[in-house]
Formats: sequence, C-alpha cells, structure tokens
Amino acid sequence: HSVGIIGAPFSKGQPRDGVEKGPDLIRSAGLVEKLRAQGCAVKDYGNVTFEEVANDEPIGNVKRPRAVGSANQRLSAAVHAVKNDGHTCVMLGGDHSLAIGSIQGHAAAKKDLSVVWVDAHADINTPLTSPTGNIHGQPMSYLIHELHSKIPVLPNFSWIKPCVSAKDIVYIGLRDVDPEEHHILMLLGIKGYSMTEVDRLGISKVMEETCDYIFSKVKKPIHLSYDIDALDPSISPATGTPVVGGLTYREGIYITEHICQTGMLSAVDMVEVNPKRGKTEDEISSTVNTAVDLIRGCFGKLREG
Ligand SMILES: CN[C@](CCCC[B-](O)(O)O)(CCN1CCCCC1)C(=O)O
Ligand SMILES: [Mn+2]
Ligand SMILES: [Mn+2]
Ligand SMILES: [Mn+2]
Repeated sequence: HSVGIIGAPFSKGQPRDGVEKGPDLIRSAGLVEKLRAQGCAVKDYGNVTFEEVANDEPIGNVKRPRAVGSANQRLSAAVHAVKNDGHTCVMLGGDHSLAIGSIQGHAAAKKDLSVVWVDAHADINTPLTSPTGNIHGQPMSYLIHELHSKIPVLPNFSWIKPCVSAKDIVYIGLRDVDPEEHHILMLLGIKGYSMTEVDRLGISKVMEETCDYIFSKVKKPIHLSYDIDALDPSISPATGTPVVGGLTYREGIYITEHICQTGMLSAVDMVEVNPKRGKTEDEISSTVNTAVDLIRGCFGKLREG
C-alpha cells in the first residue's frame, strides 16, 4: 500500500475547541511509523494551512460558512494532489465538515466514487434542515447530485460540485439521525445499516452486503469517511458528539479490514478526534490509539499476525 497523509487541523464546522488538535495527536501516536512497520510506503504531506476569516457571520442557519468553504477548497486541492501522486489518501481531521473537501478532491482525481460513511450520524442535513447550523452535520448534502436543488448559495461554497450519487452511498453505525435527515435518506433511498442492523445481521453480514451493494454494477473506488464517534463512547469518548450504543472496537476494526481486502479503498477520512472532550489522559489515548488502529486496518494490518 502507498499512503499519502494530509492533516487538516480545522474545527469551524462545529462549536467545540480541540478537534483541530486531531491530526498532530494521531501522528504523535505513531501512525506513520506503524504503517511503515506493516509494509506501507508512506508520504506525510503535512498539515493544510487554513486562512483566518473575519466577520464570518451565520447565513440563515449555517454557522462559519466562509471559513468552512475556504478550508474545504484548500483541502480539496491537497487531496487531489495526493491522488495524482498515486497514493491512497488519508485525511486526518478536524471535524467532519472536512469531508466536503476530501470527497471533492478525491472525485476530481477519480470521478465515479462510492462512499462508505461510518458514523453515529448521517451528516446529511441541508442548510435548511439543520437543527444546529453546524456544518459538520451537513457535509453530505453538498456532495450528492440528488440534493443539489436543495442547497442555497453560500459564500466560498460556489466551487463545490455535487459528485456522488445516492445509490453509491452506504452508511454504517447510524443511531442519532435527525427527523429531516431520515426523511432525506428515505426519499433518496440511501442504503444504511443502523446499529439495529449491526445487531440483527452482525458486522460480517453488514460488510458483505455493503460491498455487494456498492460493487453491484461497476466497481468504483471507495471513499471511506470514518467519524470516530461511530464507535461506542466507552472506546472513543474524546469526541464532540458522543452517542451511546456504538460499534465495539472489534466491529470498528472489522469494517476497515473488510474494506481493505476489497482492494478498492482509494481515500479515507479519520475525523472528530477531540482531546478536549476526554475527561482523562486514558480517555484521550484510547480514542487516539483506536483511530490509529482503524487506519492501520485500512492498510493491511491483520489481527491474525
Ligand atoms: C444529528 N445531527 C446533529 C449532529 C451532527 C454531528 C456531526 B458529526 O460529524 O459528528 O457526525 C445534531 C443535532 N441534534 C443536536 C442535539 C439536539 C437535537 C439535534 C447536527 O448538528 O446536525
Ligand atoms: Mn458523528
Ligand atoms: Mn460525522
Ligand atoms: Mn462529532
């Protein structure tokens, strides 16, 4: 595996400080060294630098639109460059609004993508449905062809072009979905495995069905967008929006092992690690080390040895 790492120390898609510390925390836990130790070629492209945006007043119900739009435009260019260099891209967040730039940049290099979104949340609110205005709960709405007509004009967002079809998306781990998000998922017929399905089917069946579904017609490169809050807070408490009843460590790892063996993984986001949301050092290290282990699973680390 040839891996290109990008750090995106960005937090303005949500209100809690600390998530911008994620990239360097994950690095300091040894991500690069551990990937190299398991046989990966790794190039660390460093952190994207983001511009300061003054007077970034809300637009309707959208908070920090100018900063989020600008940050994602820069991230998109960085991810595009990593893909053009021929690597599988690893984007370290930062909050989940960064999926806008990550998926845009990926799509610029790879046109037709499938998206596997592992998260307690669907992150598919539009600016008009969002109950909080926090863009980390909205990234998918800007990316999906079928929602384009529902997205108002926002400053620094005009560069964004929808690039994913509803039929090419699978959610895993859902357990905190807003009513209007659920309406959108049903309306668009988007495939999702909530924690109910994970319990009913078991994670191996969920992954088997996920891969059958996204590969049913054409085998498209996979963009895996992994929100650390998909895992149970007992494993990864240091995150902005923890929700009880999440994936076990083993289920979380199984997902990345399975995606790896498809040979189709083309980019992965690892987002929402926030050290300031951990009550103890152990809570922070459990969260960070799990993020590292999940990424290692994406690139061939097997529990069997
Ligand atoms: C479920 N939707 C939320 C959370 C988004 C989490 C973003 B992620 O990146 O962590 O997945 C929350 C909306 N609820 C907040 C509490 C009151 C009810 C609405 C939103 O703000 O849109
Ligand atoms: Mn989430
Ligand atoms: Mn998310
Ligand atoms: Mn979050």
